[in-house]
Amino acid sequence: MSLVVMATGGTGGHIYPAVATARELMARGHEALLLGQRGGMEERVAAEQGLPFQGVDAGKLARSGQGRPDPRELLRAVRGVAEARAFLSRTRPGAVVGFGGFASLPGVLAAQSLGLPTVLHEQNARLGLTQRLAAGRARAVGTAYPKVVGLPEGKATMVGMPVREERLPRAEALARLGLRDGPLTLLVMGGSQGSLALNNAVPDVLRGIFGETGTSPEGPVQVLHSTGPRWLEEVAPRVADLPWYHAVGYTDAVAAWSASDLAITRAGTGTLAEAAFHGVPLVMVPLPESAENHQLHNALSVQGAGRGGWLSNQPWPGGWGRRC
Ligand SMILES: CC(=O)N[C@H]1[C@@H](OP(=O)(O)OP(=O)(O)OC[C@H]2O[C@@H](n3ccc(=O)[nH]c3=O)[C@H](O)[C@@H]2O)O[C@H](CO)[C@@H](O)[C@@H]1O
Repeated sequence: MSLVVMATGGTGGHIYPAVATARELMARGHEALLLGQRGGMEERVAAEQGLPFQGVDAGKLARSGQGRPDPRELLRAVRGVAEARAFLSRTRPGAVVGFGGFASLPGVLAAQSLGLPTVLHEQNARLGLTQRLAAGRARAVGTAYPKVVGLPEGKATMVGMPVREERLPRAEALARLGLRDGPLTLLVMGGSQGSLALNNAVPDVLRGIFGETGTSPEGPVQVLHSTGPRWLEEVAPRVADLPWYHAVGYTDAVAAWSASDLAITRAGTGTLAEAAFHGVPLVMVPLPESAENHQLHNALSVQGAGRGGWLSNQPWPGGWGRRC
């Protein structure tokens, strides 16, 4: 039994695969903890999921082509590496797994500077900046996609996307979300931060299609729209007169996927993998500002995979999709 540290943070796309991996390692008799930004989303998620957490400072490095890094952010990153080094020298884990994003950098760089084994997991079809900085000294890089742009040949192993492998019976999921059993259920989810574009467009479009009563030719419809915590106050009043339209700031994703028949989403890999695990068909709207347009690459990789999709934690045979 050894301790394995998951260096992660920033957004759900980097945090939830770390949670799923930590769970799997614990089930196999190892100790696991999440290491990320103190006060970041990862600290809240670790508490919710009952996982140990170590917080450090972390700073955002500017992406290439977007100007020089902010010196205050650089300083925070450097302080984060020093804090992570102190923690890792004390605990001497067997390995540190980096899930990408600026908050994973301190843990991974500190581990590499101490000579501890590091492994990376890249969730997107393009190698992220943090991963690029650490890939050279990592023992291995696991990828979610068969092909990852920016990764040297021979360095990567496709391992799939770790997802929380939990499903609820539909009736229980609907009850947990305060939704009715019966109507066709449509999920609108713009990723862990919400999506301004979906928030702006979708409520009016769906009002136009389903009217005041939420009726389609196939029968009644209901919508669960996760707006992102910042945007709920803006979206909620616009749908307050529609009894079939439920806007929330953040939702229990396991329940939401278990309850839904169709979803309108961005194209972060977490979202795509969870939809496949739950067999929910998607209308994908990739985030155009995603670093190097990686969400378009993600979406192109899965389009046409068919309802059912792939299973997590497994290489995806023949590219994408295992129909079920
Ligand atoms: C702005 C940004 O940096 N976005 C990136 C981030 O997106 P983001 O974190 O939004 O990406 P994902 O779609 O990969 O994951 C979202 C996660 O949040 C969860 N969730 C979301 C809403 C909700 O109400 N409840 C909930 O639990 C989902 O179930 C999922 O597990 O990581 C992705 C994967 O690296 C990248 O492709 C995105 O470009």
